[in-house]
Amino acid sequence: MTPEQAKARIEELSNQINYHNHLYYQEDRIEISDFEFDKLLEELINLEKEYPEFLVPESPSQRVGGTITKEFETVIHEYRMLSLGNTYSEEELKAFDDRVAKGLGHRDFEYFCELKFDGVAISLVYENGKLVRAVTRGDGTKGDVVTENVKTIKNIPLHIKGQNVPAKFEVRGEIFLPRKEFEKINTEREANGEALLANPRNAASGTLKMQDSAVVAKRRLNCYFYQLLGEDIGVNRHDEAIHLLEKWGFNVSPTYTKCNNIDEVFHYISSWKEKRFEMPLDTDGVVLKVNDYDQREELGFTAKIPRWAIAYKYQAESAESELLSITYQVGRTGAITPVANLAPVLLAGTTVKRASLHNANEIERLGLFEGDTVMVEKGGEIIPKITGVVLEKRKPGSKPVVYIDHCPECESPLIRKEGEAKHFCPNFKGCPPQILGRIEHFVHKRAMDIDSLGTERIQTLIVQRYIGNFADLYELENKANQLLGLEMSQDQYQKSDDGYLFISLPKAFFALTEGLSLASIQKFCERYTEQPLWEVLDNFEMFIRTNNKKVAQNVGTIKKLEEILLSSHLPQMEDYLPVPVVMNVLIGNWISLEKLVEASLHENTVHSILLKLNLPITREQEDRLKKMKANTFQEGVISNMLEGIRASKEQPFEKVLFALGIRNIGENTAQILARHFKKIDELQKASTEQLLAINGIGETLVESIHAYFKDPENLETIERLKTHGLKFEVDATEKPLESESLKGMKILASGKLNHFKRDEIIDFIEANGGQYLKAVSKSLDFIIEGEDMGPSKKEKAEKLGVKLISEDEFLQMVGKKS
Ligand SMILES: NC(=O)c1ccc[n+]([C@@H]2O[C@H](COP(=O)([O-])OP(=O)(O)OC[C@H]3O[C@@H](n4cnc5c(N)ncnc54)[C@H](O)[C@@H]3O)[C@@H](O)[C@H]2O)c1
Ligand SMILES: [Zn+2]
Repeated sequence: MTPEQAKARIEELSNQINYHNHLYYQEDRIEISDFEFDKLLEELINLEKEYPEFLVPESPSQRVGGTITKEFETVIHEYRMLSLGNTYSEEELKAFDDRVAKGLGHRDFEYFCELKFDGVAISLVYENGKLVRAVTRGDGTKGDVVTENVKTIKNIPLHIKGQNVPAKFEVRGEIFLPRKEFEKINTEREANGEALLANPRNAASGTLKMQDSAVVAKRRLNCYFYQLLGEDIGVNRHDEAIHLLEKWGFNVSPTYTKCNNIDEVFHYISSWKEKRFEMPLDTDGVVLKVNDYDQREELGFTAKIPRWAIAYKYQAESAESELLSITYQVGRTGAITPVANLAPVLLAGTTVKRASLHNANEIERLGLFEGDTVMVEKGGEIIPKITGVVLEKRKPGSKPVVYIDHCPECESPLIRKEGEAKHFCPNFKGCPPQILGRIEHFVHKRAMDIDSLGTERIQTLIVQRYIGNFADLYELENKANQLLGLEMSQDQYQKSDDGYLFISLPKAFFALTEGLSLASIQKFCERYTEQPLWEVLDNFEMFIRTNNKKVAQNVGTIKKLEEILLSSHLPQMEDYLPVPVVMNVLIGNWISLEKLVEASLHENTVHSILLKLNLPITREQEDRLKKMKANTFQEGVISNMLEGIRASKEQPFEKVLFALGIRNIGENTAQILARHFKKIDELQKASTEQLLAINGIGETLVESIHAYFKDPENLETIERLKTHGLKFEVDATEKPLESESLKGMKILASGKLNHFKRDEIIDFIEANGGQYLKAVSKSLDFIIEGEDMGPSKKEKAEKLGVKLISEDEFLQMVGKKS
């Protein structure tokens, strides 16, 4: 490489790294894996070493990757927040160990090893035992003040009690979103039609930067602490500091250990390689730190990293597997997600059978052919992904994967909007998973709160055509008698291509006999799967005889079954029997086989055939037919369900508005709109200008609101819901405004107030028509300046030209003081 080439490559690498840093830290997105990113950085560092004349101070190799954001107050860190050197190789770890030994001139040192938690770094400053400030890493020198958001994290101590707590100290740790919470949020986002969060780290980072602490509180962030800093903390070693943190009530992950040499470190690394997947959060490696503080001082820092610590990162594990097929899942918003079904392989501690393929572009990018051998990798993501195709192993004559063009659930032609990666099923109203999604959203705890309606029950009601829209729920009451005995699953049934209804052998045999358990019959049938039916029937007679229970009666019934089967001329299906034949054996004296066959062509369960025919059968016959059915809706379940549906009519307007599932209207927006317009009719009439004038309402939302009310079917649903007594107006009993003296004003209070506690001032401002903002910004009308308002906030307010008024002036303004 010539110096010119090196210079050009350094520039190119710097640009790329800056771009990915920006995505990662500012936008909480990634386009390449951490491994790929670290490779770019490593290449840059090596080139700069070789050509030091091209090393510039702005190089990303010299700087911590993050920056500060505009929306928050910023402060300068007392101790800089640095990055860590990292490596993926054992040789480099040994080289690090040698450098430490060389730097110290001896090998008399120990390492403290911790897992590397994949979250967001945070610094907490305590004064006189009180948490006074929480700051992000930012650019390493200065960071964003996110105290209010951090205070919502339950296990962060706000006060430290005990003896010998230093007057001032700083604690650092990693804020993370537990994997379970992450999955929960994404499930909800999917149901609401919102974009999914990429991984828990990005989600945690995005959450921390939210303006509304109330939303942050709902996200259940958590934090692990790993560093204590300060002038007089009275410890000389990291392990002592960690024990102090534990004693003071900080959440320290109990995964650390002390190592006497690098071999022990390797042992620690390998012992966590698989075990780490059992942790509640993502981890991506191990951090080893020289334990002794004096030794740390001797070793010092480079521009960006300490010389006394390093991170060893686990490389995402990968394995080969075979692509068996692709399943196309239809999401609750109609989005299609292709999922690869793989031959099972062991990867990162679990057996992997499926991998996400995201969308059609991804399949194209990979160039997938049917039956390909693929590389599967499990990194920070929850679902493994396919990283490439092993071309040498491609089967001769295999064909490229062709993306589907029809919805696998409802057969509608799929659409793909300009600029969107995903295909969608546009059959919003008739596609079963989309109906299910909307009804699940409607009954959700935070919407209509009908918890007696779980997914399985809703699904049953949809499939058996009792509901197709949430307004139908309120008409179930009239159909209560049909619901009794409704079958919850249809797994035991099969339809032949020409529409005949079949039932599985065990269920049929169970209903046809007496004194034999379903479990023993199932065992028998397992032995005879895929045998010719006549052979199975012969053997079943033997089975009855060996069991010696009601032999004459049971054998008689099976003989009768054989007779009717022979004369019926119905098609056959392996391991199944025609439902009308079995029913005919059980209740033949009431109805002809022809009528039963006819009814079964249009129905999907025994329950619905019985409803349709309305036969005068005896109690005993009913009991025998029940043995054919799957689990059924019982009296208790039905009354419970109907009670929940009835009670939901009391939900306030804002919940109803949220439950309607208007695109982009989340819980908070529904609340804002309900409080603003008071009635659905007013919301419906609202013009674009009126809507945009409301804080928090943007153009996308206006579009969805207008589109929603333009659809006559939606209007009809609302009308039906109104007839059933749901609330489409704010209750008169709901708290009315105390006054309108602050109408339209945006206000912030800072520092300590005398007349209000923190939350009281917010309620007070809102009760008088104003709006409380959580951060200093240009859009504020004024700031109420309390005692000890932070100097940096004040400075920012002055810079932006926001007026400051005293608490007394404020009280006068609202007429509470003359
Ligand atoms: N994929 C991308 O596009 C992309 C872009 C930028 C950065 N990244 C990745 O993000 C990382 C960013 O590097 P970085 O400078 O933030 O360094 P880093 O995240 O690799 O290491 C430093 C950080 O580790 C954290 N940490 C976790 N557990 C710790 C423990 N037990 N002790 C001490 N610190 C602990 C701290 O927050 C600290 O700030 C890189 O590893 C890179 O792979 C990826
Ligand atoms: Zn569909």
